[in-house]
Amino acid sequence: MASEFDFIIVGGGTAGSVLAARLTENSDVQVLVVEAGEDLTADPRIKVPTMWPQLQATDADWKLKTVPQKALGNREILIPQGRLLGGSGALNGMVFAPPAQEELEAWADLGNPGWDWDGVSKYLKKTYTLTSGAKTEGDGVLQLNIPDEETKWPQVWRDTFAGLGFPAGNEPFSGQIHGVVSYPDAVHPVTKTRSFSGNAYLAPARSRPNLTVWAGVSVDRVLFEQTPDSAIATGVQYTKDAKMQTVTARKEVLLCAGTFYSPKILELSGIGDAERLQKLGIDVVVDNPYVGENLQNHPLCSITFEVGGDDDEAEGFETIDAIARQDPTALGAAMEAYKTEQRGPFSQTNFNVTAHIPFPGIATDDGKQDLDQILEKHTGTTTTNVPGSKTTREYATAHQSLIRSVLNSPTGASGYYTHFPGWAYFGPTVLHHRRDAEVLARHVRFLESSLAAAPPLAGRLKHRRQEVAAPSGWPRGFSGHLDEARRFVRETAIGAMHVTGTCSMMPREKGGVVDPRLRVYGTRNLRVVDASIMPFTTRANTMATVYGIAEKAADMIRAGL
Ligand SMILES: Cc1cc2nc3c(=O)[nH]c(=O)nc-3n(C[C@H](O)[C@H](O)[C@H](O)COP(=O)(O)OP(=O)(O)OC[C@H]3O[C@@H](n4cnc5c(N)ncnc54)[C@H](O)[C@@H]3O)c2cc1C
Repeated sequence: MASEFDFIIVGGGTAGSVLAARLTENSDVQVLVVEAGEDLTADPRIKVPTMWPQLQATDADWKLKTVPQKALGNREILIPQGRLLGGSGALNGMVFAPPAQEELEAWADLGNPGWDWDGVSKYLKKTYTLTSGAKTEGDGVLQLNIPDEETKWPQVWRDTFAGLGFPAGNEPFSGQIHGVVSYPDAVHPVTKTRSFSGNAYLAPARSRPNLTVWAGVSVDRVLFEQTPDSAIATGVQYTKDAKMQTVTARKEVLLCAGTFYSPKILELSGIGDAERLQKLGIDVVVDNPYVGENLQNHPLCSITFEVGGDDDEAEGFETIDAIARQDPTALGAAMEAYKTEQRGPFSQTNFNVTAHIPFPGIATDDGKQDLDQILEKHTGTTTTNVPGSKTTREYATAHQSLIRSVLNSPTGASGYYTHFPGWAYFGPTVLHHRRDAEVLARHVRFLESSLAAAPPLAGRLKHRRQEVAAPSGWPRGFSGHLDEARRFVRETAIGAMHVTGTCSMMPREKGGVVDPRLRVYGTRNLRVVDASIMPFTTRANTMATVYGIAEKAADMIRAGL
């Protein structure tokens, strides 16, 4: 094994694989990728879109579980994270949701020049080739596909939102993310297999003599040489076959270990809150109390309805719940359609048609007043257990439709998981700000009382189904009662897997860990390049933005060579 490289990339996940491919385009640099998990790129559980949940809770998942969450009635929440080449992008839901323009403008306004819409969206564009019907756009290596609409549900969805006065046709890459948006799947348009940085970026680069990939090797910490004005990263310490070893970086160490592990590696390397590190017996290299802070994760609630309508109108209103509960006949038919025609529920995410709506009622005086009161009162303080995965007999006979509410602008949590005695505490807080819980409660009430009651959707739904994840006998329905909606949120909300923010890019005095060139404050040649650098999370799924971040970072690093 060589013991010296120009760049060491820690984590061969979504961002790390992009960096590895881009940096090795220059044959003069030697790059090492160190990935804790294995290479499962050919595994059907990665390739077949609908099989994505099956890698969770296996060795390809870090299997994180929170401590009991106070705001969620002391429930513990599972947070899957990819532990394999390709990272979370190899086991995620594949919905490719670009950020909104105003989010990136807010990043730039925070003190991050170059990270506005113009400065990031051009890098996002470099990533993909988008196919929609007969139309193709872009020439990036990642293959995106807007799936054919094989049921009438997407049209019913659009018509219902249009009837409620929301825009129903925004382009996903326009930066204008309001109302109904149909996002692409990160699925190859022809083979209908997952396209992710592991097979689109990393695999083709692996034949290059200047790229070395170590899979199944875990990095423990970054090694430094101290100078009077900054720390210089000289390499990393890693564990292989239970033996500690080191490898040298001639130019830079690039941390791409994701939102939970990049800050953890920083802290184990001596970069973090000095007092806390000293208590843990870690020599302090840079005192920065913000490492590991500002965790953001979209909280999520699901409401389930039995699908109704006369039998002679059922065509086009099929659901995928039989597949979710592993019904052998449904699985067989879906697999046959997938194998022979690359069609059917196995060929797509089944999650790509969404709607982004503002605070319910914000256009009315009452709604504005309600929001003002929430903000006034709470600002300043400011398992995926999907029905079907734990099915009941009652579920097994019903077709159902799931409407999901995801709070898109959660408040950053302070004091989460890397700060623990003995490295055993994992406590990312879901909905720990009352403001978030209050807003989400209004959204789920809106879903039940307004959206599900509006035509044409209302005509396709029969009645609420029991939420399997809920302990106390839902559904009663909220009947417009906010207290019931609050209780529903407390009993059923989980975290979506969109974790960001723990090595935030912003001025140090505002809580930053990395500067706009993604260099860790106090160091000369250590960068973080992954979802953890987002100072505010994006309003939808995070993967697309991670690709943009990685492409932009690769350009900045290459410019410095
Ligand atoms: C189950 C799930 C579903 C999701 N669904 C979607 C979706 O549909 N759409 C969407 O946009 N986003 C989705 N996301 C979020 C999206 O996948 C992530 O935001 C994105 O992949 C994060 O990329 P990253 O590079 O920051 O981290 P990752 O891709 O997770 O990469 C981090 C890598 O670092 C490795 N690593 C960690 N510690 C070490 C160490 N000490 N030594 C060596 N290697 C290490 C990890 O094993 C991992 O491979 C989902 C996430 C999950 C987990």
